[in-house]
Amino acid sequence: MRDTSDTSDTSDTPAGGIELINVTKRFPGQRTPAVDDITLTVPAGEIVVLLGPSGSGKTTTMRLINRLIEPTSGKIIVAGRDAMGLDPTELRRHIGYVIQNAGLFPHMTVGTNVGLVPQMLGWDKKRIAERVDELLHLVALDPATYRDRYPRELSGGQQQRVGVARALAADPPAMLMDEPFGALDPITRERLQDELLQLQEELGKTIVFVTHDVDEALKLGDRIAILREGSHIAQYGTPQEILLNPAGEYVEQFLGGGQAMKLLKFGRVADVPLYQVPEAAPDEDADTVRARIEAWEDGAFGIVLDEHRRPLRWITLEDLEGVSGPIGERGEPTATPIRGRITLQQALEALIQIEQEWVPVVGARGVYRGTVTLATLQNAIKEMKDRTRSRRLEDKAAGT
Ligand SMILES: Nc1ncnc2c1ncn2[C@@H]1O[C@H](COP(=O)(O)OP(=O)(O)OP(=O)(O)O)[C@@H](O)[C@H]1O
Repeated sequence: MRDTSDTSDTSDTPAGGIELINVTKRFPGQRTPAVDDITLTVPAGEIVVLLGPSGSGKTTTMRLINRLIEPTSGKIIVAGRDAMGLDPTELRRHIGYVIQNAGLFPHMTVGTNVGLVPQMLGWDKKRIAERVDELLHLVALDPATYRDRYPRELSGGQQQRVGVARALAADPPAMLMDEPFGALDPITRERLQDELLQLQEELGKTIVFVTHDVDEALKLGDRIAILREGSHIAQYGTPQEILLNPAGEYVEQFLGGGQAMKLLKFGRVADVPLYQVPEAAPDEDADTVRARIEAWEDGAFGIVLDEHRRPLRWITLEDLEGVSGPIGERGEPTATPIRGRITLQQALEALIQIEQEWVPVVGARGVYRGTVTLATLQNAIKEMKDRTRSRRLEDKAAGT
């Protein structure tokens, strides 16, 4: 058995991140461990999805992270600290937990359910009431309407929202979500997935999310760990990496074919190589900008960025004809930039709607990252097809 007694701080796990190191859980009387030597890093601020069939050990892994059960061996680091050295209550304050069917207390009102953790933390009544209303707003439930209802007076989707609000009550840096949308109808499920992604844009929590639904994993995961029995990781990577390069037959079977369509539907703009066009600033001289665009072999335009590197305008050689001095406000305003988090399909829809051939992509605080064109999207699909084809040829060659 490995030594799990070291409770020292581990500074290389970023605050808010979660790390499992060689973690094993063997239940008494079981021949094989439910979790067998899993090592996994969940980076701070990301959604990591555990995707695996029933019985693969997903729930056990979650329960190990928040110490509802203790590991047989191995080490779990939460927010830079060895979880074994933390008081379980303190640990759970660090980690919100959301489960299927929300797990609300039926005899307590929505407000009391959501305010449970702050109440245990000894907050005063006024502060709790304010926090409850704030959280209900956050999960799109009108506090005046829902605060005093009982869980049975809510739909399944509304109950699940309350479950999320309750998990967020003490503003924990991390959240564990165990099939939170598993019992909902497909439409409500999609809506709650979208809401979770929106919430995550604002809150940037470290989230471990369990599901056995491939589409849900591809949609929500910054990274996905595909598990087989015993929480053995068959592959760990971004949705893009997994779709482009499934690590073997098990993963391919799990993905269930149609990868090109899945890539379009779930691949993120941030994960494909963006088009890098010449950049300029409004106070730059027209001659300098012209020379920069002319030196670029690909085309005859560039992008003007403000002092915070936010996109302003497209500028072409034509716009610069006969101009001397600063380029100022010349050029055509760019369309509203898209965020790297959106899918390739949404980017395609955006390009079609704006009737421009290019759309700028921005990251945090609207900072320019690159440009998406139809060709960017086409190349991503083509790359996937090429890889799939060469993999098939390799498999065939290996089989003969
Ligand atoms: N308390 C327990 N005692 C004994 N065995 C257990 C216990 N909890 C889980 N197991 C076993 O551990 C294995 C993993 O179970 P776990 O619930 O983690 O799987 P899962 O991937 O979450 O499955 P599902 O998707 O069906 O919820 C199973 O074989 C299960 O029977």
